[in-house]
Amino acid sequence: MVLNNYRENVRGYLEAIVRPLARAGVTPNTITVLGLLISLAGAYFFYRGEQVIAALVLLFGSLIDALDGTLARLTGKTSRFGAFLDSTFDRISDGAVLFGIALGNLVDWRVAFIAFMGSYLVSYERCRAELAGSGRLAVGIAERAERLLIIIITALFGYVEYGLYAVAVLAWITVLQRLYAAYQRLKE
Ligand SMILES: CC(C)CCC[C@@H](C)CCC[C@@H](C)CCC[C@@H](C)CCOC[C@@H](COP(=O)(O)OP(=O)(O)OC[C@H]1O[C@@H](n2ccc(N)nc2=O)[C@H](O)[C@@H]1O)OCC[C@H](C)CCC[C@H](C)CCC[C@H](C)CCCC(C)C
Ligand SMILES: O=P([O-])([O-])O[C@@H]1[C@@H](O)[C@H](O)[C@@H](O)[C@H](O)[C@@H]1O
Ligand SMILES: [Mg+2]
Ligand SMILES: [Mg+2]
Repeated sequence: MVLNNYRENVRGYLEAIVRPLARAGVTPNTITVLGLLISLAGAYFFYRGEQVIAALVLLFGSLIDALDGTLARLTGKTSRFGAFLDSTFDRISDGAVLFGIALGNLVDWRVAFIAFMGSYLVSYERCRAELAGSGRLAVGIAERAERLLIIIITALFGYVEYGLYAVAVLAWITVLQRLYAAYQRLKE
């Protein structure tokens, strides 16, 4: 919720980056696919135990993830399938990163699994509640942007293990926050 509020502050920079892409006729879905490939590369570097490179690659992948939507909005090419693709690839990326960290023995695999379950649940709750008519359920202390940034910053300093402890705890707190918010909005 916190980082999402900064979208407007960086919109100008992101639009400056996508303008040439728009002129070149690049489509938002192409950027979405590229973003996933870069995130998978980040996951691979975690698997290799190279945290710092993984963090930089992941940061670049996150930037690309912000560019697909920016390009879509700027060119009036937002699509329902594009939104679906973006969300689905976010899940693949989130899972791959946590799997890479676990496979690279950078953290106890059980911690990675708890973080994985919490992260997926947070996103699932939003999707399911919105489908049930809750309205936008972008609430909670650790949405995707926060979770990713925690992983990126701790990995940059070689401490992704502690990042995962934090994500495991904060994601589950967010699960409870969304459960409560959904209850409030859907109980009648
Ligand atoms: C001072 C300047 C030089 C600084 C400039 C920096 C800028 C370039 C900003 C860079 C931000 C970027 C790197 C984000 C980093 C945060 C990241 C860790 C968190 C994850 O980000 C996710 C990102 C994108 O989310 P979505 O995919 O959900 O959103 P969109 O794609 O925009 O929209 C989806 C929407 O679009 C339509 N659509 C999409 C695809 C498609 N194919 N078709 C479509 O139609 C459809 O409608 C979909 O529904 O979130 C980005 C926003 C983020 C929350 C903003 C956070 C800002 C914050 C201040 C970040 C600062 C980070 C800092 C640069 C990191 C440095 C720290 C260092 C110590 C590591
Ligand atoms: O923040 P969170 O809910 O865990 O994760 C998500 C968003 O950050 C993402 O951009 C969106 O496309 C997903 O469908 C999902 O809701
Ligand atoms: Mg995106
Ligand atoms: Mg995305």
